Amino acid sequence: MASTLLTNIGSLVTNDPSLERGPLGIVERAAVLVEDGAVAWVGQASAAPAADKSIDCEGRAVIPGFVESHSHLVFAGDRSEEFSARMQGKAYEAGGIRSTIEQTRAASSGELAANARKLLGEYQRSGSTTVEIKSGYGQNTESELRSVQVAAGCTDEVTLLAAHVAPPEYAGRQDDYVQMVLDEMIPACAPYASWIDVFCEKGAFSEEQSRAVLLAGQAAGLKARVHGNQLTYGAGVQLAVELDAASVDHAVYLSDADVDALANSTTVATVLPGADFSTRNSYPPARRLLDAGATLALGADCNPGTSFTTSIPFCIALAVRDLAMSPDEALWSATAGGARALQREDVGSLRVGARADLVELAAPNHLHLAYRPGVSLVHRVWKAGEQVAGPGAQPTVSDIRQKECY
Ligand SMILES: N=CN[C@@H](CCC(=O)O)C(=O)O
Ligand SMILES: [Zn+2]
Repeated sequence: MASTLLTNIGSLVTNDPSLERGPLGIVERAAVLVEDGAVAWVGQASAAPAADKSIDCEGRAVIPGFVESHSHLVFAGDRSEEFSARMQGKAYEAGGIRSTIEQTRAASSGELAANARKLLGEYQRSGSTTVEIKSGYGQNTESELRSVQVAAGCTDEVTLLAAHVAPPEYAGRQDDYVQMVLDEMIPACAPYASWIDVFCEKGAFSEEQSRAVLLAGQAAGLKARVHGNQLTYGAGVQLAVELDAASVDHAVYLSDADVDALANSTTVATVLPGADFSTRNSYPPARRLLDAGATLALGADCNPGTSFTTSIPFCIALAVRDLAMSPDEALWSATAGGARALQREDVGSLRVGARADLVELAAPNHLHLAYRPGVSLVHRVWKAGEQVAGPGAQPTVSDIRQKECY
């Protein structure tokens, strides 16, 4: 494969602390050499090696592609009415998930795949080059199996969200539902997934039920991640740390013991402020977590109920404005932090050897992501060295489908 030099980069974020300034490893007046889909060289443009092809970034900033470690793209239907009611004072409840379960079960696999790919295209055009996708709106073996199969057609990071909320046919029989997950759902779905997840929350699953699901998933070879402490104080964080989960996601209602546990573990706290924004929830105590030494990831949590956005730049703006994260912390969490939450070494940074996932911003530096909220600053996107969005990119299948849909 020919080598390509991205040059005349005004400000390059590498997330390689061995390069110049701070944890973001910022190099000014930089260039990046891409070979065989990977970063082959990084440094000052004036010292760049020769390449077969050169791309002029005209002084714009370049950052690593965002690593979204939490999304729910396999679903059908729309909950805009529920959102509207919430904005007029109605509280968010986990039970709202059931309306999406009904519509997801009724949809064809083709419809689910088309919707997931359309949303994945949105993610990519706004700079996300790695996206984890969860099942969780089937909640029976047949429909969860379809969901993980659809997700596996879209990404390498598939999560079986086996216990999201007990479906209507198990009303009042949650333990029976969990037993079915253990006996049938996990064995059937595990071959298509890498991760097991559970919603450990009032109105969803208890600590004991959540532990049973996570342990069964781990026994089937899946790694654990947890939805926890989103709506109330509870056991999610401690359970995630106890089982050495890769991340606990939402992490809004945290005791001091929860913060300590996260700070002293390898479990990443994944903050999802788009969900808190769209449910009028409190925001997670990101400052407390960072000051205690916890590792944070920042995601958009695209789903039809709590956070129907695929925009990581929007979530960076929220994290900076409302979670008291610095612009550097927010960007690190949305790139290197997401990679930690997915236990990936090859994405989230632009070190030599990393996958060449790059985002060129229509801005002189990364601070503009928070400084210019709501403005689309993603100019061009490369994934594994191929340009996938922006002027000059070939239209993707999802671009074409989107034109057909709207
Ligand atoms: N919290 C649980 N799951 C989703 C929302 C599910 C829904 O309301 O559809 C979340 O991450 O916010
Ligand atoms: Zn979620």
